[in-house]
Amino acid sequence: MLSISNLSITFTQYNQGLRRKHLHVITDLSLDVQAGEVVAVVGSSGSGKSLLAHTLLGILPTNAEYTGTLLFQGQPLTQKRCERLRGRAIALVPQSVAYLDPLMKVGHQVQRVAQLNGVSPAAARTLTHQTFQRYDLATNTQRRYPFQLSGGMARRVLVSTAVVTQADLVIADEPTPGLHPDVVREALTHLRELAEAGRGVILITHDIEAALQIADRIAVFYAGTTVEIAAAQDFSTGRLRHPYTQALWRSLPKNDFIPLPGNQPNPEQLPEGCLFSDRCPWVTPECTANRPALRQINNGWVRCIHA
Ligand SMILES: Nc1ncnc2c1ncn2[C@@H]1O[C@H](COP(=O)(O)OP(=O)(O)OP(=O)(O)O)[C@@H](O)[C@H]1O
Ligand code: NI
Repeated sequence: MLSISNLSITFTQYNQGLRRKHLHVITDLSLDVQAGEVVAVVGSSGSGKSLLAHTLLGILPTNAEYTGTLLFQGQPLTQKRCERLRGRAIALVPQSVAYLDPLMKVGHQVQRVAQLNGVSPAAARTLTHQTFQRYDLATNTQRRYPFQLSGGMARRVLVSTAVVTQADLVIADEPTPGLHPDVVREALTHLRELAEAGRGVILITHDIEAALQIADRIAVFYAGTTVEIAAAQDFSTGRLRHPYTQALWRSLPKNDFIPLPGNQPNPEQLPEGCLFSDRCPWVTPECTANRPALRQINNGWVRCIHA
């Protein structure tokens, strides 16, 4: 359904004195998403997760330039097409009620999204009603304003907006931090159900353990690239391919809880070779000379020559 190959994004910034600098925020990122699957995108802060979502929604800032191939349903995903599909075939589950209109009753907002997707006003009312029922939102919730919702209700309203779009691809950015564990589980369950209903789902999160609960595959981002794409079970069975993924996994509290020293490279000055080379326990001279390609190993993908 979605196929991203070798996506690179550069931001151009002007400093004082009009000195231009280029930030390489995404480098050779590749990822596929099939209908009916949840692909989790994990990686630390600044690894490019949200930028990927913004690219697919066509909302990158104007100082961003990108290269690479983006295909959605087999057709190139141009800026024009992104705008046409946004909120329709490609929908975002926003991370907070801040995305809702504070002055409009939530039932009306969900109906409007349905209508934007070509549903008639009467059918949009019925669909909204059914969707609210489906997510255990009492009928009178429709008449509430966003500020009158509890955190859990707000999440269910946000999921409802994505559900009424009938979108083929649903993107959820960071739906979990700071939420009560029950609410997290509920939010994840809703995403899983969207996939069971045949949609493609991208779940963007810091939380690998949350991702593993519902994802079919996990794409690990580092410094704006995909270092590994693994099946969820590769984590528990110890079949991870990339040293960064292995380090991430070991750093979890339930495992060794050993953090990986160092930081991601500065997007202004990326290393010539492998983007992980300066932190890698396996580094050899070859790694610092050339960027490794994404290779397929055991039904997964890895960007490391030593894997
Ligand atoms: N408008 C912008 N101009 C310049 N750099 C930007 C811009 N937006 C994002 N970046 C940079 O792009 C990189 C990736 O950012 P992004 O928001 O995608 O990270 P993320 O993985 O979503 O992080 P987080 O987990 O904190 O949400 C970061 O280095 C960030 O500073
Ligand atoms: Ni983000």
